[in-house]
Amino acid sequence: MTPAPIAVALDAPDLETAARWAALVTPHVSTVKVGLELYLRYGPDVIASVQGASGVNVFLDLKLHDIPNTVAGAARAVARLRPAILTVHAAGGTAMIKAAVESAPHTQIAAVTVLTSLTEADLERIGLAGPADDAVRRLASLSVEAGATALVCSPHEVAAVRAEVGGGITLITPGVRPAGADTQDQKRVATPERALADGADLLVIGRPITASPDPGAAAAAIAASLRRAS
Ligand SMILES: O=C(O)c1cc(=O)[nH]c(=O)n1[C@@H]1O[C@H](COP(=O)(O)O)[C@@H](O)[C@H]1O
Repeated sequence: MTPAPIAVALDAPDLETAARWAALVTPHVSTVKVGLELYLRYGPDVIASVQGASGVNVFLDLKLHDIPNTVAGAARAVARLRPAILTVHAAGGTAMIKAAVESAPHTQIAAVTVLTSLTEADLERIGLAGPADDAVRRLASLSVEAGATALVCSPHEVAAVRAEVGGGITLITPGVRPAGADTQDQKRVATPERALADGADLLVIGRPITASPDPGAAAAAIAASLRRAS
């Protein structure tokens, strides 16, 4: 069976746990995501540990955000690990995104538009007043112009972003929760089925899978519900 278009966020406190989660979910999902917690604790070795023998895609979520020269150096430093995807913050601007794209030619650069943990009230406080959609669409189009071939947005904006950038750009949505699940610190959320129907190519799902007593079964259940819905 083809693995579901899900990136499981391996936000674990230690490498053993992350590697165990990865081994349990990889029969069911296309991708595992390594984020700041794991990478800052263990560094580059973490990639091989979570990949194991499965060859699953590794999404390195470092959300780089700095001046172009610094981001170019950081992207070069991790490009040798050949992650399938590397994140940068779209708010770093076009020159910064372009620097990442040029420095990691074998990795897909995904620009994070507006974090899924932010509400419109939060956005107003940081100077992005107005509907989240507007900021997300603006950041999406400048990122694509700068050469990003993937974008991260919430499921709420994915249809608008698809209309803005067209096909050919990979749309990645965190902020995904099965119906009735605890939303925790996520604010702009939708179900996996809704996110996919609205145009997402890859769903980032962490705690609904990893906090389950059986992460393998939780991943399999979400994968099956996506297959039923499609
Ligand atoms: O870039 C991301 O992956 C990301 C962007 C965003 O806007 N919101 C967001 O939650 N994420 C990541 O997606 C994952 C979501 O995890 P859960 O909330 O546990 O499903 C975390 O690893 C976040 O770092």
